[in-house]
Amino acid sequence: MSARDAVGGLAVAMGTLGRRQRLENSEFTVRVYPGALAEGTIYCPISARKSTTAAEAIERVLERLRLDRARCYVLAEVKEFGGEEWILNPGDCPVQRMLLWPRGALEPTTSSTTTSDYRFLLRQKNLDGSIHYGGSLQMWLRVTEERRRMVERGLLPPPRPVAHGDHADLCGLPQLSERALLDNLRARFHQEKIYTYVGSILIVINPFRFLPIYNPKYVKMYDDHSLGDLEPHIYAVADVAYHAMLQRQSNQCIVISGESGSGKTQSTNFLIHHLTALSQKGFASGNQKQVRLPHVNEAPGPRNLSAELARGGSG
Ligand SMILES: Nc1ncnc2c1ncn2[C@@H]1O[C@H](COP(=O)(O)OP(=O)(O)OP(=O)(O)O)[C@@H](O)[C@H]1O
Repeated sequence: MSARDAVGGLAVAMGTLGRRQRLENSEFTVRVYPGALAEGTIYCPISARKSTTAAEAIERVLERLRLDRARCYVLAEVKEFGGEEWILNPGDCPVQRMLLWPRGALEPTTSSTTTSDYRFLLRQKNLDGSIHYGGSLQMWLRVTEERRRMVERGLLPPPRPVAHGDHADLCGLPQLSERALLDNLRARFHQEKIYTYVGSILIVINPFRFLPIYNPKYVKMYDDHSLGDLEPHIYAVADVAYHAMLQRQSNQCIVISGESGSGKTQSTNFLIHHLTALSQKGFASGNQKQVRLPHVNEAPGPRNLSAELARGGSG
């Protein structure tokens, strides 16, 4: 699917500015379903930009629905009827999440029902930090009931099957298609799993924010394991190369490839970080093999998956 398709029906600003700038400046309509928090309101549409945070979006919803501000609220993203809810951090940007949804989920609707289960729910947070789920499932059932009846009568197409399962190695996918690959990567990305194997190749999707997966605990965890033993990680690649160097007594090479901004330099830093840690450990135990810094292949990569997913990928 092209980038244009992915944002079809959403982007309102057209002009001579570059596509990226247009996206940054565009106003999007985010539908927030308050459920039982505002009986009688199916959804509250608010306008937001790509940079609008969840906290700002909640503020707009509270203002429009005149909800009790003494309470604490969060936005939850759902992609499947009755499926898991992903709570957005206050600094997360709902529009950026929406841009990862398939095209059908973004199309404007004319009735009170929607053609997709992708949506944002407004949730109330309890004092202990847990989420208050009271009643909103019933509201959601009511909202989607009409749509379900129309599907049964053949007036609407049935929802597309959602790819279930989470494959840490794309070679393990039961069905090999671009959509299945991107769905799997997208599902993992939403769980903050930015690394995925394709056999011995590691795909990295740039999260553009720091994830706490590079601390000494992870360095230790990924020491001396075969590829695939643990959750995919850049440290696992460094570890395999380092131990292959020791065992085979031969040079090893790691090729890092991707488009500009995809994270090659950052990945190189993580590799060096892990190789240095392993090297220091080896030195301390009398193993004095020298680790030469990897050379980064600056050739254009096959595809920039981060950008692809951000554009709506396979939608
Ligand atoms: N693993 C990561 N975790 C968090 N942020 C990341 C990660 N990888 C990349 N980034 C973010 O993406 C930005 C761009 O990454 P980076 O500079 O590594 O790209 P690059 O592929 O080397 O780009 P170029 O080819 O233009 O030099 C970084 O400044 C960083 O903010």
